[in-house]
Formats: sequence, C-alpha cells, structure tokens
Amino acid sequence: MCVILALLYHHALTALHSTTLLSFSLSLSLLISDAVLGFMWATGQSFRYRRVHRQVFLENLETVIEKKDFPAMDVFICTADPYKEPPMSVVNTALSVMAYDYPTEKLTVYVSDDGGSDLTLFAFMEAAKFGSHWLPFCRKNKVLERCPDAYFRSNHPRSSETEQMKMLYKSMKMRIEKVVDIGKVSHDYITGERERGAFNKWTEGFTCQDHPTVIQILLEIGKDKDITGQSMPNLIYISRQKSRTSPHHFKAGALNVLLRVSAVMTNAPILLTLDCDMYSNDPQTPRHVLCYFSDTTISPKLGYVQFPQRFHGLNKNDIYACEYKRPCQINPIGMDGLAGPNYFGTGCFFSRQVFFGGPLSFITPEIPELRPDHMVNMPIQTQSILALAHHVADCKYENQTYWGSKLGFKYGCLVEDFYTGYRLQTEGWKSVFCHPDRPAFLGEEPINLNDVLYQMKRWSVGFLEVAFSKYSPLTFGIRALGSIMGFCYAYYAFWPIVCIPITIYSFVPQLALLIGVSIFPKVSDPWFFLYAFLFLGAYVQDCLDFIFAQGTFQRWWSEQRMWMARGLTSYLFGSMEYLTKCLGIATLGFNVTSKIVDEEQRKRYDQGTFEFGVPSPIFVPLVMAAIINIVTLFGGLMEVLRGRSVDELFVQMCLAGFVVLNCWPIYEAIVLRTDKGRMPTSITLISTFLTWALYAAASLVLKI
Ligand SMILES: O=c1ccn([C@@H]2O[C@H](COP(=O)(O)OP(=O)(O)O[C@H]3O[C@H](CO)[C@@H](O)[C@H](O)[C@H]3O)[C@@H](O)[C@H]2O)c(=O)[nH]1
Ligand SMILES: [Mn+2]
Repeated sequence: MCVILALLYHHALTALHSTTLLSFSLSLSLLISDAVLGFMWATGQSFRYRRVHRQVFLENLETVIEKKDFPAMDVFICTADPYKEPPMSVVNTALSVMAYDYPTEKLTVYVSDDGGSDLTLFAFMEAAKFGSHWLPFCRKNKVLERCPDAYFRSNHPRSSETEQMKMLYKSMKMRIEKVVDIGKVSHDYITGERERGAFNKWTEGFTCQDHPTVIQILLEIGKDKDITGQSMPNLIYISRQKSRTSPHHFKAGALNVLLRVSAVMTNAPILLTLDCDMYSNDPQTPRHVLCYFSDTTISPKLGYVQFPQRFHGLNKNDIYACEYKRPCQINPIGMDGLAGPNYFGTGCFFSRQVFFGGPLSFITPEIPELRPDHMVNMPIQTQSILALAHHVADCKYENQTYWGSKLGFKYGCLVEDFYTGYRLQTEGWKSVFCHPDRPAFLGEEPINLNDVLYQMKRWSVGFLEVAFSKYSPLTFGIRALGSIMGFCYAYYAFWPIVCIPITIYSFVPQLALLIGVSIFPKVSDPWFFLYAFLFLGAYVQDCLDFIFAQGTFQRWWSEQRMWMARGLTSYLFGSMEYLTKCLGIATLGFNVTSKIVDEEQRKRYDQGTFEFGVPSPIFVPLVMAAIINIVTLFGGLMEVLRGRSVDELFVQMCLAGFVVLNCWPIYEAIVLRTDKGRMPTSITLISTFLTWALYAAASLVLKI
C-alpha cells in the first residue's frame, strides 16, 4: 500500500512539475493507470481476510435427516439455441442429474428451451426413453459418471451389459443428431399419439421470437417407471411464450418462468440451476448440499450453496485461461468467510425462499400458488395445474408485478447471475461455497479465441451495469454488506476498467520511446526500485497464489497473458459498448456462447495453438499492440546501438520486451502459420495501418 501510494505521489508530482503539455499528459495517463491498478489491488485484498475451507461428513447425513424426509428438489436446465447448444449435450446434462443418488420420487427436472425448438423437445422425448434404462443401470453398477457421454468416453468396465447400454445410447444419439441435421422432426421419428400431439404446436408462424408456451410432461413420478419398475423422476419440457413486443430478459427471464411453473407443479423447497453444458460429475452432490441446509447453525439465513465452475476438455496449458481459477476457485474461499460466495449462474442450489424477499422480510407473490409454502396436492397433469402453469409462463404475466425487481432472478444486467447473487446477499441472505475434491459439475468452455473474447465482453458489459447502477457495490453494497464484502463485489463490478491501464501501458510508453522520449525513471534513479518492486511483487504473488491453488506455472503464464489480451479486447470493447448503451445508441443482447466443436479446431486447440481464423474486429487492438511493441523493442535497440544510454530507456524496453514475449502466438499467427486458424490478412493490414496512423499522430503532437 505504501509503495503504491508513493508511486501515485511520484506521478502526481511529475505531472504538477511538467513544463510541456506532452509531459503533463504522459504523467497524467500513468497516474490514472496506476490509480486503477491500485484500486484493483486494494479491492482484491478483500479476498484474503477470512478464507474458509469447508468439509462435509456425508456419512452423518442420515443421522440428521432420514432418507424419507429428504426435501424435494427441482432442477432447472436452460438452453437457448439448438444450433449453438447441441440438444445431445443438453440431454446428457439432464440425464446426469436425473440419475442423482437421490430418491427419484423427490426429483423434478425442468428444461427451459428459449430456442423454442421442436428439435430439443424431440431430443428430450428420446432421453426420457433412454433414461428408463440408464437410471437403473447407474444404480445397479454404482456408476460415478452419470452423464452417459462422459461415461462412455471414460475408461468404463466392459461387459455385455455395458455394451448393450452403449448400443442404446448410440442409437439415441444417432436419431437426435439426424433430426438436428435435417432441421425438422419428420413423421417417421415420432412413435406415439401423445408425442405427435406435442409437435402440433409448431405450426406456421412459430418462430423462436414469437410463439405460444409449450409445456410437455415427458416423465411423471409414479406414472412412468424405469425398466426395473422403480419410479422415474419428473421430466418437464418448457418453452415459455415469446413475443417480439415483450422483453424476455434472456436467461433471468427464463429462470423466473421456471420458478413460477415449478411452483405451480412441484414447488420443491430446494432448486438447482444449471447451464445446459454443465453435467453432474458426482451423484452424491445433492447430499452434500443437504448437509448445509440441515445445519441449524447456518441454515436460517442460508440462501444458496454454490459449487465452483469446473471445466472438462481444457488443453494442458489452458491457453485461453478459461479455467477462471481465481473467480471460480480462489476468491470464493475468501468470500465464504464473510457473507459467502457470489452466484455463478450454474451449479448452485438455492432455497426457494430466497426469491421472495429477505430472510426476515417476506414478499408475497401475486397469486398464492406461487408462495414457497404452498402445498401442491394434485398430480401435475391435472387440467387446472397445466392451465395455471401456462398462465404464469405467459410473456405478459410479469407486467405490473415485482418479478425481476423484488421477486426471483433480477433483471437489467447481462450477468444476471452475479447481479442476482449480489442483490440476494444485500437482502441479508448468506451463501456457502462447496468445493469437494471430485468436481460436482463439469462444463465446457469455448475453444476459439474469438468466442472466448466475446464471452468476456458480455460479462464486462454486465459488470459495468452493476458498477454504475444505483446498487453500485461501492455505495449501496458497502452500506448493505460492510466494507470488505462490498469491496469483493466492487472488485468484480469494476473489473473491466483495467482496460484503461492495460491499453495505456501497451501503447503510450512505446510511442514515447519511438519518438525518443524517456518516461520512466532511469535505472540509477532510486524511483526505479519502486517500479521493480511493484512489478516483481505483483507478478510473483500472483503466480504463487495460482500455484498454491493446484495450478501449474504454464497455466499461470497463460492466465497472465490472457489478462493482458482481454484488457485490450473484451474489457475495452465491453466498456465501449456499455458507454454507447448509456448514450442510448445501442441496445444490449445476450449472445449465447457456441458449444459446437469443429474437429479441426479441436485438434489445433488440443495442440495448444491459438485460433484466430475469423476476421473479427476484436482482434485489432491486440494485433496493434503486438506490432507496436515489437517495433519499439527493435527501435530501442537501435537507439542504444547508436549510443544512447540503456539507463534511460531500460524500463520502456523491458515493458515492450515483456509484451512481445506475451504476444508470441500472435506473431506466429501472422507470419508463420498457414492453417485455417491463422490471423486473417485483413486484420493484419487494418492493424498495421492503424498502428502507423497512431504513430504518425503521436509524432505530430510532439512537433507541436
Ligand atoms: O436468452 C437466453 C440466453 C442464455 N440462456 C442460457 O444461459 C446459459 C448460459 O449461457 P452461455 O452462452 O453458456 O453463457 P456463459 O458465458 O458460458 O455463461 C456464464 O455467464 C452467464 C452470464 O452472462 C451465466 O448465466 C452463466 O451461468 C455462466 O456460466 C445457457 O445454458 C443458455 O442456454 C437462456 O436460457 N436464455
Ligand atoms: Mn457456458
């Protein structure tokens, strides 16, 4: 803290004593940059005060609550587009939770299809049939991997029974993929009358933005049995009504419809929200959660139990730093000692109560059937229940209600998860971070750079929406949660503004060097040690934190590289998009991340090669930085060869050298590679031109 303050003081002093406009603006830009970095450092400290590691003792659970008293659970799975989120993968996710080691008659799986696609519905009809074989198979063989795809990919025991299962799985997969390929469910794929009826809703004029509600009960507790005669869990397909004239609030809107429909149909006190690609990797997970919900020392205020997002299929060095170790695994431990971790949007078990006001201030929903204490005592297929379910899924239902503001998941932010969790905590709810050794859920991350950067751009916009809303963590948050917890949320909400220092440090000292100005202290100057200390201190600490959390050095290197890259791309574009939104020029949308995998891309990804390929504008600032830094490095070397002292340019050259080291894959993609993932020539040309223009402008300013 002292060193950071000293540095800021140094910048302020140089700015005040500067004699020209140029040196004043240079010092000012450094002052702003370091102030932002200092702010991030300071708020980041809040994750270090009270770290808590929790452990459950599953063997004691049934001494506290008997199995017959286990609460019912409703699972929500969201999907939004059959072409970006293959129905086969959604089906796998659903099957993995349907097969939970939990009384099946207490389990309901709701699938929300925002894509309004008959392909997804078809896939789930197939899944319902396959499930009646899969569930008893898992129980009997005590299978750990209950996601069929993961199971058959893994090293499973071979027997005639598993082979038979595999055949069944493959034939289901083939049918689903065929239907998705053709793009429509043709008649020969539909077997029963009931099924045909379901597809009748897809009439002329049914589009994903404009269609009536579809609710289809695919499996019903008590009625549908698996092949051994045991009850199947409920499996319910929902595609809420959509209309071009009503806002649908993206995922938060979908979840609120699920909240209401499930209240009408099953009203389980515990809910699990899952993204369509996050399959369960451990059938014991609901029992872990019960350990917390039945712990009377924490339970009255316990709002949710969050599991970390963990991913499968990352390459060895995780080149795009998609493991998100810090936000998903390290920081929540720090928040757990305070009010508890933030909500990640997936892998989170809620108490239904939290969606109806604070722990001490219940807010009554419009109709009594939605109350969390309402008892459902009719079968879900009852006419009146179905009618009410359709009613609450209507796109106009929420008009003039508290949904999205005081009830349910909160609207108005592209990271509805972060915002909702934050608001729940400010209402007084606590949360718990549950991080067992065996990952409870495994998800997917994009494997090409463009998708990775745009995903982070969406988050950046969302974070800024929270940062500058009336619920800003720095004002409202600190008041409601206390300063340390408020800082934790501020750290995330203001995260995208690191684009300011990153952009400045990638261009300004370099341009200065190219026009011959030295802006950092000489090596012989005592202020130099300040720089050396801060740089080494920050990087070494960062690296150690990462490695102590079971990380590797290479993955840390990727992470710090992507931090830099995101600063120039996602955060920068996100901040600009947020600004244009504030000015009323643009409207924001939730672009679903594609989960489709191109085989060639997958191969390159597995080899650890960066994937550019598409001429995307988001690459431009990144390539510009790569170009200017390498030019600066050579320019600096020339200067030194011509006799200028290294002393003066040392810091600037080190900085350029460090960026060049990080940008190595970009130079490769521009110059050396010939595969489809190389840098598109148009991006290289545009970036070169813009870099040159920047340099020309900078030299012009200097002449004035
Ligand atoms: O209009 C929409 C848009 C998205 N989704 C679903 O939301 C989930 C997350 O979407 P994805 O494109 O995978 O976003 P990610 O960036 O990978 O997701 C992270 O960030 C989101 C917020 O931006 C959170 O909602 C997620 O839980 C979190 O994993 C998916 O299951 C989608 O099907 C909907 O249901 N309706
Ligand atoms: Mn996702």
